[in-house]
Amino acid sequence: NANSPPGPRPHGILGLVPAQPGPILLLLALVSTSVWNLRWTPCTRQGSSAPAPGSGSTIFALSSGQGRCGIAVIRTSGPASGQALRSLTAPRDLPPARKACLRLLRDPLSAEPLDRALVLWFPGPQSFTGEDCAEFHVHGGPAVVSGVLQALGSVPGLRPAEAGEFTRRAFAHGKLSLTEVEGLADLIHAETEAQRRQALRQLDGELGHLCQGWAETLTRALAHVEAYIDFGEDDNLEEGVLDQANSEVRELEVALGAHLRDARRGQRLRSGAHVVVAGPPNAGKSSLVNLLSRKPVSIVSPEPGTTRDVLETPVDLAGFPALLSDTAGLREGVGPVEQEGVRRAQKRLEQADLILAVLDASDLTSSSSHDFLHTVVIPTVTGSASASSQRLLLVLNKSDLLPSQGPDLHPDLPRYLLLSCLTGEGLDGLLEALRKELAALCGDPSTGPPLLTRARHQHHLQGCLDALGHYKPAKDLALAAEALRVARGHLARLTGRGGTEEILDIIFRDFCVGK
Ligand SMILES: Nc1nc2c(ncn2[C@@H]2O[C@H](COP(=O)(O)OP(=O)(O)OP(=O)(O)O)[C@@H](O)[C@H]2O)c(=O)[nH]1
Repeated sequence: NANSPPGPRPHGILGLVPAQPGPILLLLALVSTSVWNLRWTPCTRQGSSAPAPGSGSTIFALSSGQGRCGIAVIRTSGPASGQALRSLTAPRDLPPARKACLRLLRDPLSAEPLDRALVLWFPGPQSFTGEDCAEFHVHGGPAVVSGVLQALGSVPGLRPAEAGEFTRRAFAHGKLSLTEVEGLADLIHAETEAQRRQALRQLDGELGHLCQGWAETLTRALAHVEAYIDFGEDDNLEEGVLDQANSEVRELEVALGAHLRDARRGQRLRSGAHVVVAGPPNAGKSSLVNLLSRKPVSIVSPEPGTTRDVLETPVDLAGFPALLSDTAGLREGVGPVEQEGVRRAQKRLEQADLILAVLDASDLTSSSSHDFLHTVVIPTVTGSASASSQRLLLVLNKSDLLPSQGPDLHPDLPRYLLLSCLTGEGLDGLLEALRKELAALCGDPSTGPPLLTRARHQHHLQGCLDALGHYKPAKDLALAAEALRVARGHLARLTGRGGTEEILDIIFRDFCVGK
């Protein structure tokens, strides 16, 4: 990675580092931005604004989903957006900024009516992209949409947008930081409530603001250190500024360390926690997977050993994303095919964030129940298993088969939940327990500090922390300043913002340098 900073030490296998999110920008779906455009302070002037620097062309695209629908949103961004509106609409004047107006749309070449549509005019820079933007809310039939797209293509200076180009322009014009762009991408792809909440928080800039605050601390510290290098410890500098810089850097190290310890949570929230359903044959594992995923993912049969391979399905579990795996029943003395299934089940168990251990409540004394209890359940619950950070929920299934006095309890049985996949009894309790476990695994996006949702975030925070490990001003001020620069570079790359000129500003603003 040519963009990597000259950091003190590379990390990752063989020095490989996660790439900057160029592909994210490119792949980001085209987003409907009426809401976005309305977020920016209304502009009092009307008419075209000056073209934003660096943007020559005007782009257009269908921003709502493909296919037949009630309303489709087509939008443009760039200096010719006003011209596009005037060319297609009758009357030909621009509507007032940010006000939806009903207009007849015509093909500018043939004058053929295309639709009666709502149009909106967002003069830059107060728009989603920072450029002049227009939106056409047309009827969502394919012929209308293709007619309007063709008409826009015939306006001089307009061309179809590339994937993600609107967002890319918003980033280029400083409307979104990189972490906000990632939040926007996550929001578009959010499938569960928790993912949506997390993405919205990131889109609102929480992670960016946190990093920005850290970067400011480093900038201040760097300014202090550089002032010492340039002016020395004489009367020209306020007393104690270097000590203050040192303590701020040490506090920052502690904060970064705490966030890095939490890093897996955010990534789990983005890509789903690994929840593995395991247990002896015939306990009802496949029935539970089908119940939780609300679809027939696995074959259910009274014959023990039906599931032979690992079956994985993405599910929304109590508002959290999870990859739910059904596994072969764990038992010994079986044929080679089932044996391979057992081996795969055991491997998948090792990778689980959360084990949903299923036992047949009416068969707790069988040897397979006993073995599973002593080889998987108890070691995991007591923390003596190899993957000691794993969590486990014990489910006693088939409660409908129990006598009224309850299960024939095993003396070693840890805390359990009673369930009947057949009747659904106990499902609410299980979902509530799952919600708590997954909130602990993924972090609660409604509260707490912003989560690091991508390997890229983790990489840059780790890089920042590693660099601060080389901050030793008592030994060598020049090397200490370099460590701060490297650390700051990582934070700047995380948010996609950051400059060097602000250090000079601070030196002359916050210091009493010279008399
Ligand atoms: N009475 C009762 N039967 C159940 C319940 N859950 C599952 N069963 C039955 O138990 C049998 C085994 O269920 P499965 O879901 O296939 O069990 P499994 O653990 O996936 O089995 P293997 O694939 O052999 O490991 C089937 O006949 C199910 O209908 C339940 O809550 N009550």
